[in-house]
Amino acid sequence: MLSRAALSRQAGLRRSSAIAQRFASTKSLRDTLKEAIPIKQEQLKKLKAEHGNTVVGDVKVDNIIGGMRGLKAMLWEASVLDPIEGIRFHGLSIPDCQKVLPAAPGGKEILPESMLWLLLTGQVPTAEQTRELSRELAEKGQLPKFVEDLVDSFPKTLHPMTQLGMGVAALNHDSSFQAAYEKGMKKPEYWTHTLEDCINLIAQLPALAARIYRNVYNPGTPLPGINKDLDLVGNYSNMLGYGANESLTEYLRLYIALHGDHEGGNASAHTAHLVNSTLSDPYLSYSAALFALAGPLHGLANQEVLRWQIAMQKELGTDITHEKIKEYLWKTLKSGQVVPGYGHGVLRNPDPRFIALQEFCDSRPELKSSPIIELVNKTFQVAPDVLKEHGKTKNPYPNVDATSGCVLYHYGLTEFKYYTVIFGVSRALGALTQLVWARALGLPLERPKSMSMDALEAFIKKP
Ligand SMILES: CC(=O)SCCNC(=O)CCNC(=O)[C@H](O)C(C)(C)COP(=O)(O)OP(=O)(O)OC[C@H]1O[C@@H](n2cnc3c(N)ncnc32)[C@H](O)[C@@H]1OP(=O)(O)O
Ligand SMILES: O=C([O-])CC(=O)C(=O)O
Repeated sequence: MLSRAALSRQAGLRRSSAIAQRFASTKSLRDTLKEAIPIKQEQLKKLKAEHGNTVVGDVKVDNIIGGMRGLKAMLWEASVLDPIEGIRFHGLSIPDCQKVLPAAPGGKEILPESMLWLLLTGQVPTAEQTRELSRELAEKGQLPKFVEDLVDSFPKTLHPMTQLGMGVAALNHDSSFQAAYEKGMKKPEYWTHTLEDCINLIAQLPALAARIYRNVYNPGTPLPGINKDLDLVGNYSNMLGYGANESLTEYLRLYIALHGDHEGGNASAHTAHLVNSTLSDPYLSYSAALFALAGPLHGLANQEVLRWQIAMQKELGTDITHEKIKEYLWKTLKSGQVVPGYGHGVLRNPDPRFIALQEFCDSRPELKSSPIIELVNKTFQVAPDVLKEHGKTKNPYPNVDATSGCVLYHYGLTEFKYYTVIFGVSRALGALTQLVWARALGLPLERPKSMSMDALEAFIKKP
């Protein structure tokens, strides 16, 4: 019998060769998808025909009243979340992706375009294919004038996430899906129009998000145009005014690639999926998703983490010991608040995205010695034990939000209320990918059955 180590080595080798086989050819994104779709359609047909009645799990009353936690009830192609290991994108872990997905010329971090290609097709793109996608996105990145005017008319005091959601909804003015539907488009064509809308939206998000930043925090300053030779984040960073900061630009690439997808059940991705299942177009679907992301138990937690850590720093002064952090954590918990950035609906270990972002900090001397990053690290050393002792949360470990904002803060992007907008630029990669797959696979309107408490009790009493 093979030892555990040998079995794990074998599994590792099998995985590396599977990764190698998944290197895409020289085909375009659309041709790669055209090849992948019939294979998946066949897989779905077979699953339905051969296993349509196979039981996957029980539905307990706890599931119904507990936010459907633990219910396996959605089809989601691009990623799967393991409670211990964390996320895998088409089977690739974060370290796998960091090894195989192309980076920017001269950079090291994953280019979000290469993550998008992987999520959409299940294949690892070449550097050349990634560059082509970057160029396409840059060419399509300009906002229509009326959306610029709309965003410019918002009061500066309107939360940046509200502005983003409204801007994205307004972009549906030019939806290819909606226009084709009005002309009587047939079901097999749904995915192609969905894809065009999704690519256009991903392309336009940086200009929209940067405009919101400029209007709210630097009104009256000029906004640079889109440079066709830059990648998506290169342009975003440039438009935000941080283009000269290569470290921050690289961090944004990693951040946006890693936040792209987290399987289907998270509130933002699930919202996009639900809304799009009504054949609402991708812009409206993603706009709805952004308003789910804007909640403090979900994406907005990254804003809340910084606010909480800064308040802690202010209260505890310069000599911040583990003991003082412990007291501050108890004070937060006793006041009935959650510790932002800790806990998770599925994960039961430190989030590997948190680890990857911490490793980024460890790789740069200026970040290693940054007071805010030191504070996040020290909090990580104390918080899990405090949360275990508190005894409520099923997962006392940090999620990605526990650290994602601190690098932005260190490099001078200190406006916390903007942070979830960056998350919103990222989550489009995965949420929109699934819309393409849902339409290519002909998935139906999502409509679970709900029950009242009276109906549940009557069901329980039934002999
Ligand atoms: C990108 C992301 O969306 S990652 C998540 C970002 N959100 C946060 O960081 C906010 C803080 N964390 C939380 O509120 C939660 O852990 C969530 C929302 C992420 C997950 O919620 P759940 O799956 O319901 O967590 P769980 O089953 O562990 O909750 C059990 C109890 O522990 C509490 N709990 C969970 N996490 C925390 C926390 N970080 N601090 C204090 N209490 C917590 C819950 O509020 C709940 O209390 P209740 O029984 O009084 O209602
Ligand atoms: O998976 C979840 O429920 C929340 C999360 O971490 C994400 O959406 O990135």
